[in-house]
Amino acid sequence: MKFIEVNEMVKEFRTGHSVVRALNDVSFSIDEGTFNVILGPSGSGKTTMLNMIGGMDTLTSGSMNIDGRDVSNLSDAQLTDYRRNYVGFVFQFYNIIPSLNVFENVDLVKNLGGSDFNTKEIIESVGLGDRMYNFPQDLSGGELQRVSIARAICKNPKILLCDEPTGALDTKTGQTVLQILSSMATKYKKTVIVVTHNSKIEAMGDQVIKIKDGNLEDVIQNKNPKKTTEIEW
Ligand SMILES: Nc1ncnc2c1ncn2[C@@H]1O[C@H](COP(=O)(O)OP(=O)(O)OP(=O)(O)O)[C@@H](O)[C@H]1O
Repeated sequence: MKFIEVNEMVKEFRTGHSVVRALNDVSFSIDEGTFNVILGPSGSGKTTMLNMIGGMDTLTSGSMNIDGRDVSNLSDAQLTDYRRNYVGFVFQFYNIIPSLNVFENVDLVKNLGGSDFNTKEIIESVGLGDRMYNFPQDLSGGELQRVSIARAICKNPKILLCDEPTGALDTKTGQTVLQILSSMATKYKKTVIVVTHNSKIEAMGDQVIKIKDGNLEDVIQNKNPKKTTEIEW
């Protein structure tokens, strides 16, 4: 059994009399501890898919198994538990608390999640050892995104979901952030899923899931995923 199994996932949004089918019979699976890229143009259904895997929204039909458990029909309370125990989120905008320094921002989430990770070690692992006690206002966009990765990892989730994590960053800073995200799969055995419309990132994925107009277009396995430094940006 695969770590994540999505079977014939359908998601429809109803607004008034109209129905938008954002995902149409999508099926794929994901191995634990791998770096996955969900690739597709704007409006193709990437965020909808990420929200489903992250337990932030529910399927219209189909099923989803995660770590051997059917999570497609959970109650609100069970979904909250699932999100708390399984999922870390990294968004395009960082949602860092401005009145807390880097250490405090990460440590707060670590304590809420009750993990026994070492906060300092995690901050060092994203390359911010020398910014530990700086406040968000003193940090660049790339550094803030690294704080948000440290914060997501600190609660020790099994799955790290990243929605356009480099969308607000310049190319070089984006590369650093992507390399750190990919190291989270190799170093901490997290299952990392990055949603993007940037096809350059495709080469980095152990697996690439391509969607278009809500349909699964292709699933590609990369035997030799590239490092950011090996990709021409
Ligand atoms: N809450 C909602 N109500 C109605 N329609 C929605 C809702 N959320 C998403 N959609 C529609 O579902 C489709 C897929 O949206 P989604 O945000 O998943 O795409 P995306 O690939 O992430 O796009 P982008 O890259 O622009 O963020 C779009 O047509 C969108 O308008």
